[in-house]
Amino acid sequence: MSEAHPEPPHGDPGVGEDAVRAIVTDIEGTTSAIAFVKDTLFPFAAANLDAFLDARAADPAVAAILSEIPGPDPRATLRHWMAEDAKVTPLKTLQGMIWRAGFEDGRLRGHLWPDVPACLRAWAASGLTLAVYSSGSVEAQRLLFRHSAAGDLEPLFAGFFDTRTGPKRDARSYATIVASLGTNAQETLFLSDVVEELDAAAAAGLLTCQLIRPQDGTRPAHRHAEAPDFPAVAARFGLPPPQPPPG
Ligand SMILES: CSCCC(=O)C(=O)COP(=O)(O)O
Ligand SMILES: [Mg+2]
Repeated sequence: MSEAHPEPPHGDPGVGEDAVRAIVTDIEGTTSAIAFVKDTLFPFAAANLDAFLDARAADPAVAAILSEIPGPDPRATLRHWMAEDAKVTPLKTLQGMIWRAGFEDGRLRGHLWPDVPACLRAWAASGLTLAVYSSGSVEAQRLLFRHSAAGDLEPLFAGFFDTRTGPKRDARSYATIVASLGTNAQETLFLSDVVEELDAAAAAGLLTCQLIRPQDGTRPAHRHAEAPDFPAVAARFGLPPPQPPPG
C-alpha cells in the first residue's frame, strides 16, 4: 500500500504529542549497507544454494519450503527469484538457512554502519522497545545482529519481523507489528530508506523517518522526516544520544 503525505513531512512528534516508546528498524539501507546485502550476502547464498539443497533437501524443514515453491523446478524458480531480488518468503527463509553456516564459522560478519551500534545500545538502555522489520528472514536478522562487526547486538531487540508478518509496503503489516510489541502506533517510530515502506507505516499511524545514507545513494522523498544517520534520528525525535560500548 502506498499513500502520499504532501506536507508537513510525516514523522515528527509535535508539541504535546506522545513521545517515542518503540523503534522498528529496517536493515538494508538503514542499519546496514545495501552493498553488504547485494555484494556479500546474496552472492554467498547463490554460490551455496546447490550444495545446501544437495545436502539438506530431505530435511523436513527444507522439504516444506521447497514444496511451497511454484513450478516444476524449484531450483530454477529460486535462481529466478534471486536474480529479481524477490522478497518472497521461501527464498528469504532458505537464504537465512544458507547464511547460518557462514555467520557461524566467521566467513560472514554482519555489517552495521558505524553510527548504529552506539545508538541501539543507548535506546535499549533507556527502556525503548527495539524491533527489526526486514524482508530478510527472522533467522537471518538474528544472525546479522548476533555476529555483527560490533559484537552481539541481538539481545537489544524485543522483536524480529519478516515477510511472514506481511509485505513491507502494506500498512496492515505495521499494525500487526505494533500489536505484537504491545505499543501504540503513534508512539512507534519506523526507520527505513524505502519511501513505500514508510508510506505504509505512516498509513498505519506510526511515526516515520527516512534514512538518507549518502553511501547508499538513497534519494529523499520529502514525505517523511529525514536523517543521514542514527544520531540524527536521535536528535530529531528527542531520543537518547549514542552510548559507547561497555568497558
Ligand atoms: C540478514 S538481513 C538480509 C536482508 C535481506 O535479505 C533483504 O532482502 C533486505 O531487505 P530489507 O527489508 O532489510 O531492505
Ligand atoms: Mg531497506
